[in-house]
Amino acid sequence: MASNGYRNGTLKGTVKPLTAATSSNHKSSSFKSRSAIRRSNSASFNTAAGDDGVPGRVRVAVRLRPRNAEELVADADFADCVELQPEFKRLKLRKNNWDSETYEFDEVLTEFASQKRVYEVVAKPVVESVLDGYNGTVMAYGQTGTGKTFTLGRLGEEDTSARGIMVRSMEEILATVSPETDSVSVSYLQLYMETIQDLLDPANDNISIVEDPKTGDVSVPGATLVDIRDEHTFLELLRLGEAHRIAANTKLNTESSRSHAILMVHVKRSVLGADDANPSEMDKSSHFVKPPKPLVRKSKLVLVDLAGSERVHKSGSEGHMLEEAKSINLSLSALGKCINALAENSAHVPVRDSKLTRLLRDSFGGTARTSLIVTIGPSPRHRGETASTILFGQRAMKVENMLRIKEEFDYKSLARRLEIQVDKLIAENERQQKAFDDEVERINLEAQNRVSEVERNFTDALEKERLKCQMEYMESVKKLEEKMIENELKHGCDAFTKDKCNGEGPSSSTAEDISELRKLLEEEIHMRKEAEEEVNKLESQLGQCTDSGAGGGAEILKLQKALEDEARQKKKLEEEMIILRSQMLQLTFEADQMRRCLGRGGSGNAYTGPDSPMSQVRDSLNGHKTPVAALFEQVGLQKILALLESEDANVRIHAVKVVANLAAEEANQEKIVESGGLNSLLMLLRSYEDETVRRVAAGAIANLAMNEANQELIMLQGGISLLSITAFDAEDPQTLRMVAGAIANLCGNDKLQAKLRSEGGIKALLGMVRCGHPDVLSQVARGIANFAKCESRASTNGIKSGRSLLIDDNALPWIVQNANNDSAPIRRHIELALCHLAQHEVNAKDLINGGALWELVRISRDCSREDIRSLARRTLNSSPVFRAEMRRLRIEL
Ligand SMILES: Nc1ncnc2c1ncn2[C@@H]1O[C@H](COP(=O)(O)OP(=O)(O)OP(=O)(O)O)[C@@H](O)[C@H]1O
Repeated sequence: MASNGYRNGTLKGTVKPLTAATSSNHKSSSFKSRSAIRRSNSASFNTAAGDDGVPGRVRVAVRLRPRNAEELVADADFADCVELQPEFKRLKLRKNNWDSETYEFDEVLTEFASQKRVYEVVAKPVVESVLDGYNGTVMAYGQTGTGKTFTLGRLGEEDTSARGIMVRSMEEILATVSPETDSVSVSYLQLYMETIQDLLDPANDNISIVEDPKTGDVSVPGATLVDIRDEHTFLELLRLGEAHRIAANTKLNTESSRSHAILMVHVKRSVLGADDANPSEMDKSSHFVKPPKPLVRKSKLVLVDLAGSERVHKSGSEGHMLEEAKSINLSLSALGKCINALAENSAHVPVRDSKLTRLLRDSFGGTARTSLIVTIGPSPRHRGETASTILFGQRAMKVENMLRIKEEFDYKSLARRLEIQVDKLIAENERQQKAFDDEVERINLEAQNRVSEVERNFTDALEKERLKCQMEYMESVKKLEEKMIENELKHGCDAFTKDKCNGEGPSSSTAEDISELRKLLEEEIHMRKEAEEEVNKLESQLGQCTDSGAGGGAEILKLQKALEDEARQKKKLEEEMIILRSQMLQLTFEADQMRRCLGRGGSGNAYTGPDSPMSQVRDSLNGHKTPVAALFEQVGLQKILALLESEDANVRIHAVKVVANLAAEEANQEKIVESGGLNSLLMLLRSYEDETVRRVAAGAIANLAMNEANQELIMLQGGISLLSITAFDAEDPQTLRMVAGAIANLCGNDKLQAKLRSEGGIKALLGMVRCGHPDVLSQVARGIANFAKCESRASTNGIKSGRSLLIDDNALPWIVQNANNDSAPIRRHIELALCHLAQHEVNAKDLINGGALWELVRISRDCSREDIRSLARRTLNSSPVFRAEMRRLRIEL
């Protein structure tokens, strides 16, 4: 019932016509537009913005209630006052038995129409409209008891098929809306005696109607508004409202049908508007993704269960009932008047005549889709009321609304979306920042690594360069030294050869040389002193000249030159002195060698002995240090050892001899090993270049091997392997003697037994007997005796078990064979070895099988040394195996 004022009003939100999509919903509607019904007349009641609305006539359905129990009896003989032709959507109202009037409706629902069908043809199109954003009204009008509440308000608790329009509408709304973005809320009111009362809060019984002057929107802000999220809550509310309605009526002493019940369902749905058609360049280039325009559609479904209409006409009530009747009459007649006015396209629609018409102004002639169901009874007794109802419906059918969708900009939703987008952008920004930081860190690290690498390379290059320079420097120093020693040797050899050629004894020749050299040296020292005095004199002269300033620059220069010449000469003299000293020492050394060779008396040491000529030399030098010791001191051990690796073979030979001499003295042995001399000697042995070198080197190693501390070092540096190789390779008996002597010394070390044997020491020792030279055999026998002694000690101490390694390495045959050797030293060593072997029962059987028992018996009887004799006897007597065998052989000691 849009008044002119309302029709000219401006809607708050965007007003949209019914879209194709939304209108498609209505195609399913059984309400069909009828050409007979005028539309143009309603146009003047629509808003000024009516051009963009969609015409929507009020749809009217008529529903016939079946006869009730009373009517079945009372009207049993009478026909119904109406005859329905649902297929033609027609209703015939009988005037009498012969005459009737025919009315067309949008839908004609017989007494057999189900609640479901009624909902679908009457309410469903309106509900769908509401869900699309339009306002909608479903109103039931009719005489009391004709089924308005049955049609609208049945809860269908026991039988769901009985559910009325209210419950079914809510079911559909809840099934369609999205709980995340949409909302549904209801208020439930009753209009009684022109008073609006809240059925959800009956104390709130004077609710006012508020009309927005701009949009014409009608609202009841004072009513309780309850959010509905499920059907159960809604049913509870309906029950509560119904209870309150009854209570209210009871309280007011009225009947339920005498009030209008109004259920308002508010639906708010979020929709996304289309993006801007032409985004700006900034928008295009920006990372900011413009969110779709958020819109909200607010719509309202109004379900109205009117009070019974017949009371108005038949009321003859008095007092309160009269007042009540008047009120109902007033409101219903106001509604009727408005509908008439709208139907007749009247200039004035009396909307303000009652609260009912004010509440329903949007439903008739407004923007809502409205569906009216008029309920009628079949009884001919109420034909008048039925006719009146039918005429009300007929007039309502002429009312045309202009449907408008109401969209508002959804600021809340926009804010929410923007917040989400901002969060996303912040997260993205943080991710990018982290990636950037990581990249920077990676590049930094890479750069640091590169810098470190460059620094390392640079340091390495520097170090290499430094080492190279050092090497070159040392190389040149070494070359100079070698050259010097070479010169010395040459000088010495010449002198020595000369002596030999003259047929004079080496001692006298050397002594002469020595005295001659000493003379030369004294002369040189004298000359050097003179030169030094001269230099000092010149220096003081120069100082005087400089101090006095006399003589001028030329004199100074002259003096400086003279000074330089003197310095040069001095240096030259010093060099000559060194050379001479070396020559003298060398000659002394050679002489020493000669004497020892001549005077050697079979000592185990190659270069020393009890009658060592060292003492003679020492004597000849009148209390001076030995020449070797002097050489050691004057030249330095390092320099001498360095000569072992000289490129010049002669130098090497000479150097190895010197080192061998040095190694003969116990005091030097440790120093030689510490300074790497052992290693150099082993290198020489390994290089297999010259028999003399090997012999002398082996001799030096043999000397070093006398020292227990050195023995382990020799083993550690692979000495036994090298000695073994030499033992197999060498032919020279003297070389073999040295090698055998070295191994024999190592055999005497308790700690090295296993290693020596595993590295082939015993086999190498036994291999050397091929030579047959008594010196070599003696060293072999010594080695075997040493080894047997250590083994015996280890067995006694429980460190070793099992038979002798000598037996394992097949030494027994040679031992037995040489046990009675003609050479006393050999015999003595072997006798001792046999006694040591026999001391351990584990060797007894092997000794018996190898024929050693006979030798042991012989030793016990014939050995020249008493201690060995008694040792052999003791051993044989203490061994059960030997005793048994002797008994068997009938040998008696
Ligand atoms: N279509 C129908 N089929 C079967 N029974 C019906 C139908 N319509 C109404 N009735 C029954 O008729 C009786 C009256 O119905 P109802 O109360 O809905 O009428 P009403 O129009 O609301 O009356 P009032 O105006 O007094 O409230 C109820 O018992 C109801 O069950």
